[in-house]
Amino acid sequence: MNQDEISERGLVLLGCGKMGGAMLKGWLAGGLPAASVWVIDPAPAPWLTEAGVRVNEELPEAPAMTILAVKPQMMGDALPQVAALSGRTVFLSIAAGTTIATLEAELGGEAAVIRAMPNTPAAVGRGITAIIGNQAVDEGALSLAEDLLGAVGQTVRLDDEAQMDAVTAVSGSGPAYVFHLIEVLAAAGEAEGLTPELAMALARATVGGAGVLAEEADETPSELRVNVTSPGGTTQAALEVLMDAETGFPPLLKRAVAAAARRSRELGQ
Ligand SMILES: NC(=O)c1ccc[n+]([C@@H]2O[C@H](COP(=O)([O-])OP(=O)(O)OC[C@H]3O[C@@H](n4cnc5c(N)ncnc54)[C@H](OP(=O)(O)O)[C@@H]3O)[C@@H](O)[C@H]2O)c1
Ligand code: PRO
Repeated sequence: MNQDEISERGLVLLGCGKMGGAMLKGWLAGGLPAASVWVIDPAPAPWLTEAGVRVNEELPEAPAMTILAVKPQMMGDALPQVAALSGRTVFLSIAAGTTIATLEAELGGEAAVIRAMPNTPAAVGRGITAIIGNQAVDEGALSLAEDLLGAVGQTVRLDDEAQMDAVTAVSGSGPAYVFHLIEVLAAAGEAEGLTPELAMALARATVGGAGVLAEEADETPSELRVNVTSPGGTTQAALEVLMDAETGFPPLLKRAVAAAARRSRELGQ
């Protein structure tokens, strides 16, 4: 991370709940000085004070970055607390659905605004965040955002803000789909006679291990799947259920992702 600029000018976090908190934990663990962080939140979690960040204090004159991490429905109420920083900071919004145009309307057309979609594995440095900036955002500001977000995982730049709804549906919400997979895989193990503890331990380690393998192996996910599947064996029996074109994962995930993208578009209206 380009800590010098953030450390010297400061970082403001508007809203420190599940996602803002996950990113902040990652930044602090990565070496961002707690004294450089200003948090605005009506009910701050106790760990924030213990971490040494400044909570609900007067804001710095020109923070390097101001993260907007409140729920989209709260954005209108929350923004006035940081709107005066416009022109002296780069705003980075992680709110699902909330468009750059909506933020510009509140912060002024000259405000530098980056829209981003992170995900909660940022808490362990394994997130992925997609970003796109408005006209007022220069390469330096985008690089600074990438440095900051890169400290908690990967970053990708989008060409078009319209991609953000699909990104939200895949990687923003995606961790929840995977956590649900763990839940239902464990429940299915219980149904086959395993204890709840053993079933959960097996499911959690399997999804976690497969996730790391999918990211680190040279093979594609399809090749990795084939490597598990002995012809006529147990995996093939299961995949015939899961890969069914009418009732399996393909139509189910397509419907789920479409529903999330649709909701993202609705939140933007
Ligand atoms: N959770 C995710 O996985 C995820 C992923 C990507 C993007 N996002 C986006 O991140 C944003 C936050 O989501 P979240 O899940 O972290 O929600 P959250 O846990 O509710 O966090 C929002 C925080 O903002 C606080 N807040 C409410 N009103 C405020 C105000 N006027 N000024 C300052 N802070 C205020 C809330 O306090 P109270 O709880 O006391 O109201 C809460 O601590 C959303 O826009 C969401 O779309 C979330
Ligand atoms: N969590 C937020 C939501 O559920 C945005 C992506 C993940 O709306």
